[in-house]
Amino acid sequence: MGLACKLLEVLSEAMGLEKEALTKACVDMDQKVVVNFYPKCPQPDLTLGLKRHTDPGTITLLLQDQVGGLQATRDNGNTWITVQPVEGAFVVNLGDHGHYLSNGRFKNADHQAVVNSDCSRLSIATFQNPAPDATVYPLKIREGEKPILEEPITFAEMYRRKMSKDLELARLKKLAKEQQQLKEKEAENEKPKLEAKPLEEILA
Ligand SMILES: O=C(O)CCC(=O)C(=O)O
Ligand SMILES: [Fe+2]
Repeated sequence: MGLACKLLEVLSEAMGLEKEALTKACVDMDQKVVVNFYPKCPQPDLTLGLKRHTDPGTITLLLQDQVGGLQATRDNGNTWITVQPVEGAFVVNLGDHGHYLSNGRFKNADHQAVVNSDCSRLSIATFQNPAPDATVYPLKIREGEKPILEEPITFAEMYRRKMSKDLELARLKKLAKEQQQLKEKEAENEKPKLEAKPLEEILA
């Protein structure tokens, strides 16, 4: 928590604000610790350890072991960059709340975790979250910029919108997959059947 607050001070100053600006905007900072265990997988290409997402909170500190599996993307999932483990180092990810408060200047990290067939993997994430009723809105909008949020909302509302968007995306993905499968089935049924010709006809 101490390290996260220190980092938020540095980010506040980088935005030209007073040191405490980001922590103050959290009203009452909450910390959640999650331990992720990824068992080794015989067919790692068929699955993910953790699907693509951004963390909802302000800032995340992640400690990973030496196995590696965390990946980030800068091009909407077209290519993935593996975050190589560095012994004793934390990975610092900005979350959605940090993204909005900085008006998108500090990007929320778009990431996922892959598994591998040789070793299991462990990571420990600490999420720094604002209070549910903390206001989510850019703390500073620079000249020429537009606010990336239409109106101030609470963190609870921001989280609710994120979850319903995720559910809608999952529903559309499932629908697209079902339609694709249906098309493939129809194409399979329309294939002309090869009829066996009598031998005399072939030889004639
Ligand atoms: O295990 C990892 O490297 C990523 C964990 C993560 O993204 C999360 O817990 O939100
Ligand atoms: Fe994450």
